[in-house]
Amino acid sequence: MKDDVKKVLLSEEELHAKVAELGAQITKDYEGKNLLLVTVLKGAVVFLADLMRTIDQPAEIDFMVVSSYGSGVKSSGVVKIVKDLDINLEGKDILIVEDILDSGMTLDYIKGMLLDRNPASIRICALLDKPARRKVDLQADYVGFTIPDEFVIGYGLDYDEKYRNLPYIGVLKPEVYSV
Ligand SMILES: O=P(O)(O)OC[C@H]1O[C@H](OP(=O)(O)OP(=O)(O)O)[C@H](O)[C@@H]1O
Ligand code: HPA
Ligand SMILES: [Mg+2]
Repeated sequence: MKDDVKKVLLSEEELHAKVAELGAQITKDYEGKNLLLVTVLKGAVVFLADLMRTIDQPAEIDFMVVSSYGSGVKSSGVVKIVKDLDINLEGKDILIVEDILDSGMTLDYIKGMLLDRNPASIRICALLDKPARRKVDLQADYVGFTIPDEFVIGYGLDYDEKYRNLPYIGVLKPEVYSV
């Protein structure tokens, strides 16, 4: 697995420090609110698991499964809902927790869909932002790191369902996906 990594972009230490910073800010911003963390599986699960433990406020969690990348390195542009949320969103202050904002198609679709369900508020927290590839006009309210236009893996992020369990974020060697 490690042989397929061209370089480490963000180390475990850098990730944990940033997650703690985001958690402290979210704790402040959501005092007295009805915080519901909505997480998009599968990529964001590692980030959520770390982030939720740094939030010192009551917080509910719920999950959605969508897929647009399949086994490739480019978004298909078609966002498929595989599993919807269980919790009613009325009156909730929703924070969508995502691992990466890339073309923006996934989050744009999800945000629009959740807004129709009358939440009290809705914001986005993305660990990674890759603005060079954006196809829709969308920004996250909380961003961990802005990264260059490279396909990244690890800390939840996959290529063809692999590498999610790497503890850091790395760049894949192009030969791994171009053969
Ligand atoms: O901004 P976009 O270009 O839409 O890309 C971002 C989305 O793509 C990845 O999900 P993927 O469809 O690969 O599913 P996964 O989380 O199960 O890997 C990632 O986890 C984001 O949800
Ligand atoms: N890596 C893994 N999954 C992704 C990426 C990426 O760079 N962009 C969108 N989904
Ligand atoms: Mg993926």
